[in-house]
Amino acid sequence: MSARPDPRALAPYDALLLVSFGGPEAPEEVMPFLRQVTGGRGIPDERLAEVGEHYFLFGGRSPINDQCRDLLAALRGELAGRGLDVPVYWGNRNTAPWLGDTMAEIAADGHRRVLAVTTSAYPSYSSCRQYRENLFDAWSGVRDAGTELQVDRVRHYAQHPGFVDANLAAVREAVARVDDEVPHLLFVTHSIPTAMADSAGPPPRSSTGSYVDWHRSVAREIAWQLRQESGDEHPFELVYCSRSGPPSQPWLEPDVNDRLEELAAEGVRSVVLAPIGFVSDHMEVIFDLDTEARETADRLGMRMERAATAGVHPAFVAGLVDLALERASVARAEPAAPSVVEGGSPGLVACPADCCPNLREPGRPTLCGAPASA
Ligand SMILES: CC1=C(CCC(=O)O)c2cc3nc(cc4[nH]c(cc5[nH]c(cc1n2)c(C)c5CCC(=O)O)c(CCC(=O)O)c4C)C(CCC(=O)O)=C3C
Ligand SMILES: [Fe+2]
Repeated sequence: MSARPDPRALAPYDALLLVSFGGPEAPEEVMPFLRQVTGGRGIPDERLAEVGEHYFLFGGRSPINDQCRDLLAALRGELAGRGLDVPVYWGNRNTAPWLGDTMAEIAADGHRRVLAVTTSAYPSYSSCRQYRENLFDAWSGVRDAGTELQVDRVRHYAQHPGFVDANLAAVREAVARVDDEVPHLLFVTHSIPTAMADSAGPPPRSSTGSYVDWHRSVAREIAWQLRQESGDEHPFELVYCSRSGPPSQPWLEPDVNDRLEELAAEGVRSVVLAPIGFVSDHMEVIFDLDTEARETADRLGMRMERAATAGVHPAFVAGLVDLALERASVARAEPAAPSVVEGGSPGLVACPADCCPNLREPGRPTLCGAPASA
């Protein structure tokens, strides 16, 4: 790190754009949000009503937008601390501030090259391409109004040391709260349909696809580093939460609650839940884990600690700025060695056409793709 920061180290980018999922902030926003998220995707009404109840339990307010506000403030602080003078904007896919409005604001403020960072760290249709489709829609709205922006995106960062270190610190703290034994580690992520998992990431794909592979890598790395530090060998595995869709459609398993039942039957008495699939405390974390899985663990008489999400952990925030600097080097065609955990995958700065396909609407245009190759 140089002593005198170069304020233009993020060139050619003149704006950063935090892209997130969005969530309701009041009871009357819950159902419109759910309809927006599931528009035309055949999620049964009972499931929508059920998920609505999760939000109403928390006064109709999802934590996700507040988490984004905190992350924005932390990113601005980190950038300023490094002497990097670049504005940071924020747009959501499913609620205000809408991505299309933010894109228009960026253009109106005179910016032309934008670097997007999503609050989603892994490859898959839901966690990657769908954001790129929404970026395209937002971008094309601005283009139709007369401004051509160029938008790039920071690569998937789950295997970046910043994200891994933040999660490692959280697991370490949760393990320390279980003072009497070596707890079983359950790394948790959002379940997705197996068809989506199988086609996640760029071809050629492993039999499990990039979504599962990446989560396993992160879980393995955290468990390994923990063992290096403490000598304790925690049993660990990947489990899933927040399944939706019709029961006939296979989704990734096991569900965290089902696995807790099995572990209790095997005599496991304490578990740490590490939500590595979520960048911050989303509804999936505060309901599916802190409420539902907590009830399951209590009923089974198991000790359960939930590790914190990356949130605004300094390692994570610094890592996102490092990733932006790295992407800027790539954009300037300068050599940039991608920072990644040992033996890990750095992921792609631009996804090929057949990466994380949209199985429902294959032709839908995206932004931040790689030019078609021979
Ligand atoms: C992989 C993945 C992530 C992680 C990557 C990322 O972060 O983007 C994620 C994040 C999120 N998912 C969220 C909320 C919802 N997801 C739903 C539905 C679905 N998610 C899916 C996948 C994912 N989702 C899928 C395959 C569906 C089925 C329908 C479809 O194919 O679209 C539904 C509909 C109801 C239901 O079916 O549960 C809701 C309300 C929120 C907001 C939480 C908050 O408010 O705090 C966040 C951050
Ligand atoms: Fe979701």
